[in-house]
Amino acid sequence: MSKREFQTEVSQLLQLIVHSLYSHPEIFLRELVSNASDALDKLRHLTLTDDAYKSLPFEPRIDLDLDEEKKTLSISDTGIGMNEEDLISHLGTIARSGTKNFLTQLSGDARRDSNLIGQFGVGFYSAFMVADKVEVTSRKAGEEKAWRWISDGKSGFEIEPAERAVAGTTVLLHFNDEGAQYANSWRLQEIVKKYSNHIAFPIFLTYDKSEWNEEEKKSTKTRVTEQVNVASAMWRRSKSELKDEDYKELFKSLAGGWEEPLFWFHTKAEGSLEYTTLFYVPAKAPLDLYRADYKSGVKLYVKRVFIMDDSKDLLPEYLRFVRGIIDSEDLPLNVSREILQQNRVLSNIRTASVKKILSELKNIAENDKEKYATFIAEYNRLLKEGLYSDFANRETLLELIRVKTTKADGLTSLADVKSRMQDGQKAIYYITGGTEALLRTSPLLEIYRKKGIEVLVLDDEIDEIVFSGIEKYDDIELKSVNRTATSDDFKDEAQADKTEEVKPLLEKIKAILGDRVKDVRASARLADSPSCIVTDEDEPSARMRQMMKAMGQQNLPELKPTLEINPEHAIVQKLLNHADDKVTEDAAWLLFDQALLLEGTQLQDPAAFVQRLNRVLQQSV
Ligand SMILES: Nc1ncnc2c1ncn2[C@@H]1O[C@H](COP(=O)(O)OP(=O)(O)OP(=O)(O)O)[C@@H](O)[C@H]1O
Repeated sequence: MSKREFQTEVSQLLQLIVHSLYSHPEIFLRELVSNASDALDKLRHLTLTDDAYKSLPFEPRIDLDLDEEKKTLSISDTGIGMNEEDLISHLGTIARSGTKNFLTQLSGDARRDSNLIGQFGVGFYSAFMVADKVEVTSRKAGEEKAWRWISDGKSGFEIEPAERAVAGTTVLLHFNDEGAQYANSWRLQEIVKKYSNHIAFPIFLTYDKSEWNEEEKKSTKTRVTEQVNVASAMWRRSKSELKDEDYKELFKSLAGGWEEPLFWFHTKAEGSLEYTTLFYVPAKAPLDLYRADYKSGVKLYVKRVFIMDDSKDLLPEYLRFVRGIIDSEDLPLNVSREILQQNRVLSNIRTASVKKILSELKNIAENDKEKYATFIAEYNRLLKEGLYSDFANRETLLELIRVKTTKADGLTSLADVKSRMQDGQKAIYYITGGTEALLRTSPLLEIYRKKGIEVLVLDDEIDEIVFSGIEKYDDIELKSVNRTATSDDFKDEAQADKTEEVKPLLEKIKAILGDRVKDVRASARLADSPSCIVTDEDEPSARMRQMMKAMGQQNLPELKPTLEINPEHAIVQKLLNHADDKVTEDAAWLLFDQALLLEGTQLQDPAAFVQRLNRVLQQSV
């Protein structure tokens, strides 16, 4: 027998499991049954596709064996099994990125942390919530030797050779005090029905059944084996046969968590391609959503046979929050990951699935505003990613996203913004490039406020990249307020006269600021502020440049901003007739620096700014 230690993360996790106020220890059974079902899926796939496995006997089933006296329960499957190496690596380390991610999110606050476990499901290790000793006996399909892995869930585990007649795995739990309540056949049947009713394989329970014996006038116990679940691939049944509870139950066994799904879309396609899809949107966004190694949530089946659950090609990346099943009649069983990428059948299913998901979302947006708001709170950003990456569905995605604006409370749709447009309004305008507070107080919004025009306040980091690529919503142009040409929409004749009037001053300022600016112009977009910074149509904005730098683009050419001056502002009017060049120079720099500050750009020379400010203050106090 050899003794081994757990990887540090496993010990950490086990510590937490044992000491947490975990509120639903019953999910241990769901986790172990789902592992058994995965193992059966894997072996079935091999027996259908791999010659080396074709001749192996395969009777897929899951057996629960209960000993009420001894307070033990075993969960056995006839699946793929594990050899010595597998036992060590699969049950002694944490490979799941999700679990690692989970561990990094722990706060040390037991109540909060156990809630987190609830959202997660911790797989095999959840056995230690209910057992103080776990023995896993396993034989890998195609191999002769069997091995036993034994652990008390504390320091580590032991491994020894064992016997097993057929390939598969048996997990034997010795219940602890907390787990003793599950040494009860009623309870077990109830839990299996609740979480695992639709697992595609039969689950049998063997236990001592009490029956009243009329002759002996007492109840006697007989050992019986009964099937507990319905074992149908639920998604293949028709919608009318299924209850909400059925859908929710399948979701929980798929997503491995506690949360309810927010909604689901079940589709059967018949025609040139035959397939069934069942997609769920989780009520809470999966925690690994923004990790590069996020776990894909869609399982691929071919004719009810599980094929894979980790392909990121089944749905586009921006729909990575979707959980569910694609079951195709037309794909070959031995379809490989590489083939999938260019498979026409799959790409048709994928295209149709995306359309279906988006159109269902649109439906909900129109008919159940409250539910849609919950959805948006979790997934708005992902939809925006879609705007960037999914050109074909851009129009629908524009209907689906929600934005902040200068007029609406909370979030609003572009359709609503359009309906609130003023007569003669030429475009829908937006501002990007900073925090919400910075954007809302930007001088660039002054003209819009004055004219009562609504502006989208796009403060999400990705907004700038996303929206700079979108020219229109419906038939209406989308324009950024900080672009030079945008203010052309507001130019009028009175403006032209003003511009003439300040021309000499503009030239003076330009000469003072020298090569720090590209141009100095009269502004048509300012009301209360004396100056602002704008960017040319074809140039990246200040914020965009910061992001490009952050992403490693070091040699960006220095961009010069364009400074706009408000010809009607009192400061500007005074400067027009000012003879003192020293004062004009300070004013020119202060107008420029304050515009940069309001744009969220750091000053190159803060000390010079402060000196100038103090000079001006000294004259005015
Ligand atoms: N009954 C089993 N038969 C074969 N392998 C198993 C069995 N139970 C667990 N394993 C192996 O142990 C690994 C770890 O299991 P665990 O439940 O912790 O995570 P997981 O099943 O990979 O993750 P998830 O629950 O998110 O699918 C599995 O990936 C699998 O390789």
